[in-house]
Amino acid sequence: MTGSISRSDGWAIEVEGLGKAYRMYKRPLDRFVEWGSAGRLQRHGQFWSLRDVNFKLRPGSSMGLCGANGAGKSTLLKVLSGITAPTEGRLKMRGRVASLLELGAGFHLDFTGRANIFMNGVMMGFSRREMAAKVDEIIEFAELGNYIDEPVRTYSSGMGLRLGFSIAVAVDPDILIIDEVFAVGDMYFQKKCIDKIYSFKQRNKTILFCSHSLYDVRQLCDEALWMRDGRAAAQGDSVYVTNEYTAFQRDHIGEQKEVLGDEIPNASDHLGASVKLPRIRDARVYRLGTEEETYEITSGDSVEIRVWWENPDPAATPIHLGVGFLRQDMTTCGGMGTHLDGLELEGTSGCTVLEMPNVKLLAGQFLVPILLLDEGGVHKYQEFLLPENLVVRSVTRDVGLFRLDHAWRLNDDRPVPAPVEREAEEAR
Ligand SMILES: Nc1ncnc2c1ncn2[C@@H]1O[C@H](COP(=O)(O)OP(=O)(O)OP(=O)(O)O)[C@@H](O)[C@H]1O
Repeated sequence: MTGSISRSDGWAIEVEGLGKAYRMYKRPLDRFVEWGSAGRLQRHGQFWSLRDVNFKLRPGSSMGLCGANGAGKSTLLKVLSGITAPTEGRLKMRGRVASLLELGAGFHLDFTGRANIFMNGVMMGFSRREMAAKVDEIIEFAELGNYIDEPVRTYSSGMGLRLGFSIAVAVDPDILIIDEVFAVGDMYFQKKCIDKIYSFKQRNKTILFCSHSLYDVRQLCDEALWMRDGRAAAQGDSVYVTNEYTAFQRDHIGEQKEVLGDEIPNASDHLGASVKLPRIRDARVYRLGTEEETYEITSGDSVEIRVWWENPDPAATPIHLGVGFLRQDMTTCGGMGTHLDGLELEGTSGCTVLEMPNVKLLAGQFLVPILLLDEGGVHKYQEFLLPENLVVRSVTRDVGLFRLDHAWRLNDDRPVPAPVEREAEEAR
């Protein structure tokens, strides 16, 4: 989906005093009364989903939106994508906008995937000839095989998403607007989407990205905007903002259902209203066996990660803890879990310590998500971020992710092995 193109010096996006109000009717009848009176009888109230939002983004920068359910993130993205008009404020976008918000929403179900590619292209302002040049790339990325020539009606939702994503990114946008794209589709395609989005970042495109996963926000974005009740609660550097949001969540744990709704599933949705959910209260990194908290280490240092957790009803919700180390391109460098090590977390609260002597990661910055998992280690109750990313420095010039144990013997006196005889090989 393409958006408007307008000129604005040096900024890819400029947003000033942006607000969006929806009409609220107490009873369905009120809507008809108002409609029937051609607006003379006003029966609605106003609800501001978005109010007084201001920011500017340079071309090539990326901004993440975080915040609880209903905070106004999607509304902001919809306004920026041109899906809905703002009620007040000013908005300037510079360049071609691709919005990944309602992927596949405009598909014509009775036409094939291939036909929909062309129809979408026309809607986005491309000629048939321009789309013909892109169609192979789109089909290749979507990997739908023969389904590309079947009606979209026969697609699964994941297949529709693949096609929608492939079309949206094929227009080579300057600004990419993404809403929770990682939550949909299978793992394989999610990874492809992430790689694609990274390639946009590397090519200096501007990215606006909304996610409930704070480590995705930190990972992908230079800046972040924390939305709360339709307004900006904090904005700036993504590590700073996600820390502020995490700190707020910790402080308002009493309001867990409302505030942490995005990180801790609503009990009534998942487990029955009577069940009190487990949670991680805090997690920090220390030098092994000391009280020295640290997020900067050297390869080979020893650390321990302490995780404080609560589980009010362990019989109903047995839990496990997982710890991951992720490089900035989302490569998982290591992952450990109490379930993987055959351990059990007992009791209603505790501090579990993961000891890691001789951390062999090589230089880099690592995100360290702490996961609170169910008894099978499958369902994620909570994803908790450390107060800072872990920075590892190397003293050696080894390359790769890890310093692998190794030793060189410079002058071994073993003779060169005899060459393998081809006839003997073939005879076998
Ligand atoms: N079309 C609409 N009519 C009325 N209210 C709406 C409409 N769309 C959104 N809202 C309201 O605006 C508020 C913000 O919604 P929005 O979807 O932007 O939140 P969000 O931060 O994206 O939430 P989530 O994380 O759950 O997706 C919510 O209270 C929602 O009920």
